[in-house]
Amino acid sequence: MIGVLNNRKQEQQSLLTDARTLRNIMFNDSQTTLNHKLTLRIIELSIVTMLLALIIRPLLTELPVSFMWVGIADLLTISIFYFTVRSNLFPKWEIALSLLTVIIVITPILVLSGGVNSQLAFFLPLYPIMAALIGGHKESVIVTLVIISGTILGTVFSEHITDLTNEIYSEEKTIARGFWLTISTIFSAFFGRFFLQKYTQLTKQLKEENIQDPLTGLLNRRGLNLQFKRELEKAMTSSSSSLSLILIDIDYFKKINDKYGHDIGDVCLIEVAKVLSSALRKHDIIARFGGEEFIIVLPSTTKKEAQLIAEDLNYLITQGKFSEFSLPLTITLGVTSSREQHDNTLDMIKRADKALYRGKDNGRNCIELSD
Ligand SMILES: Nc1nc2c(ncn2[C@@H]2O[C@H](COP(=O)(O)OP(=O)(O)OP(=O)(O)O)[C@@H](O)[C@H]2O)c(=O)[nH]1
Repeated sequence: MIGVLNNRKQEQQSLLTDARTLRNIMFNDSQTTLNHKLTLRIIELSIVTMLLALIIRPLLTELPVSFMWVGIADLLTISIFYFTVRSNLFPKWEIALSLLTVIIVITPILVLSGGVNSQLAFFLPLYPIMAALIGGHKESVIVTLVIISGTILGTVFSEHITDLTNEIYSEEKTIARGFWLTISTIFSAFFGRFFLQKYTQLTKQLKEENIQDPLTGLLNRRGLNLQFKRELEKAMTSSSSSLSLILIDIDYFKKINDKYGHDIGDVCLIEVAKVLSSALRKHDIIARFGGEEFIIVLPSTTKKEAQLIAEDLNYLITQGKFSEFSLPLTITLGVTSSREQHDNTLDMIKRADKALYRGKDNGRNCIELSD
């Protein structure tokens, strides 16, 4: 028995904390979704800019009609990119596709309309921000360097660049524009980095506050519901996989609070949470279910295996000494497993709860299995 416990402890220490890993996966998922949404907004903004600059403007000014055709072709290209990103068709290729799109879309227009003097050039500083959102900091730096190099070349060789917009060429004006374009691209790169950092921190914090129990750091009921539902769906779709659930309630916890105070009660809860978490496998999910109740979801685990795990947990708690008063504690555990078809999280919790209360009626400090 002790050997089994030691093995399990070693296994746990070498792996990341179960709930934290799962929380991170969930966080990363939603972070990617947010980045994706912001990227789409930036592309939409670019589409509107292009529409105004390339399609509406030639109608109002004396620009050659060829401009409008280039505009329509560009709009088509950028729209294809937009729908590729929107439908998440090639998530790994988005940064490369975005570069390709920018080259296809921007270069002909810049070459035809005076390079850095082109009104469209002022849309370039948006790109380091978009690169940060699609790819990350490294990609943003690469894109920034590409734009700055292009801007410097465009400024130096401006005299040789065609300008069909009939603007009178001025070297001074070109240098000023090239300079401001470079500066605003650098600012935009810094802003992209700062923005991405801040908003990553903030969304992470919000997510954690939303799904984390502040006292024990375990998942709260909301976090549990999300993870439990996902795991049960997985178990239901794979006929060979069974999922088990253990509901745990600390015995006579009110007495601890009454005798030693609420603060010591809190310390006991934190320590019990630690002991329980430390005894689980990487893919198990533990949450604080309520006051002095904890819940553990055990994917790919039969009822028999769950019973053994429950015995280990019970043993660990009865061996422990909690808080500065070295208080002994006991727990009662209700165990259930998923039914082969049509089970749901609520029914499973109800069955575990029923088993748990049978355990309480039978004198506590025991494990009860559901029918
Ligand atoms: N310190 C502390 N106590 C809590 C917290 N949440 C719930 N409790 C206490 O947990 C106790 C639960 O008491 P009961 O439901 O009577 O259960 P019990 O005393 O453990 O008795 P049994 O469950 O029947 O063995 C109450 O005293 C609650 O105030 C918390 O966050 N911190």
